[in-house]
Amino acid sequence: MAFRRILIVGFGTMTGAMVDGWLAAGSDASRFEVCHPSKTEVAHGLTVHNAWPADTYDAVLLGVKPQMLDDVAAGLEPLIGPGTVLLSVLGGVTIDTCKTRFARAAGWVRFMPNLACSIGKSPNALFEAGLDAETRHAVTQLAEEIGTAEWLESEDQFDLVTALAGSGPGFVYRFIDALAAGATNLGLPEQQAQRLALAMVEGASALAARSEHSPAQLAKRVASPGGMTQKGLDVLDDGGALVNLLTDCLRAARDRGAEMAKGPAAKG
Ligand SMILES: NC(=O)C1=CN([C@@H]2O[C@H](COP(=O)(O)OP(=O)(O)OC[C@H]3O[C@@H](n4cnc5c(N)ncnc54)[C@H](OP(=O)(O)O)[C@@H]3O)[C@@H](O)[C@H]2O)C=CC1
Ligand SMILES: O=C(O)[C@@H]1CCC=N1
Repeated sequence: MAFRRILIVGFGTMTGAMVDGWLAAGSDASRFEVCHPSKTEVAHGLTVHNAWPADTYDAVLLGVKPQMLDDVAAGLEPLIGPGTVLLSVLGGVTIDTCKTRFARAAGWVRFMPNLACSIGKSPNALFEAGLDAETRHAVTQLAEEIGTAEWLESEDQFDLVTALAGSGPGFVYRFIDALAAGATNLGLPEQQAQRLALAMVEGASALAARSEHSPAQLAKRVASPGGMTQKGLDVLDDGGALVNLLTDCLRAARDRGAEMAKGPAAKG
């Protein structure tokens, strides 16, 4: 079993990046169709429907903002029968919410990518209900076309995993920006600081990804005893400063997911 025909409802930043990745991995653009109330043209020349198509798809990829779910659910439901799997990238929308809105689906998948799927580098968190083994394998393959597949066997940690791997690029981009801002504060020209910060993070993470050493060990290898790096690390480590900051950051993002899951009243 493979997902040959996928209808995308909510073709925005996230699902657009997924399609970029699938096409770069060799998919034909005809694999994907888009439903949008008013757009007539979208990236890659995908077919766009301005009304709900009277057709059947192997999967529907739902990519609207979570707050928009109920705007599309009633119209979309008739398309999601027992031959169609629902793939939802919506942060803070539980599998039960998906099941309630699309009760007849062949199965329900929370599929949490990040924007690096456009270059085949997204760690994709997955949680499913109702899939048979063959369909689950097809979802794994779909995820692996744009990165890695990381199945969760319980939904309990899905918001935390979303915070880490889905929101994570946002935190890393802020970190890169902050490194550059710090260097600018200390006197480096802004453009040069930004160039150096970005190139440094690109090289450091590529090296960490292929190194036999853990990131903690690599930090030690950079820090010559009594040298400059250790002085900087001491600032980050003082009282667990960086770990505490990132724990707070992940907690805030994770808890927003739980809040959003409670329903429209919490969706600010
Ligand atoms: N951005 C990210 O890095 C990540 C996002 N996500 C999830 O992806 C989802 C979308 O986020 P993102 O891509 O950033 O947001 P976008 O606003 O870029 O995408 C949402 C898309 O939905 C379209 N849309 C709105 N109403 C309808 C409708 N009635 N029918 C069809 N399409 C409609 C919008 O079109 P229009 O512009 O015309 O309103 C827009 O293109 C969210 O649920 C988020 O949780 C998950 C992981 C990472
Ligand atoms: O910010 C959000 O809610 C979504 C989920 C993960 C990344 N973006």
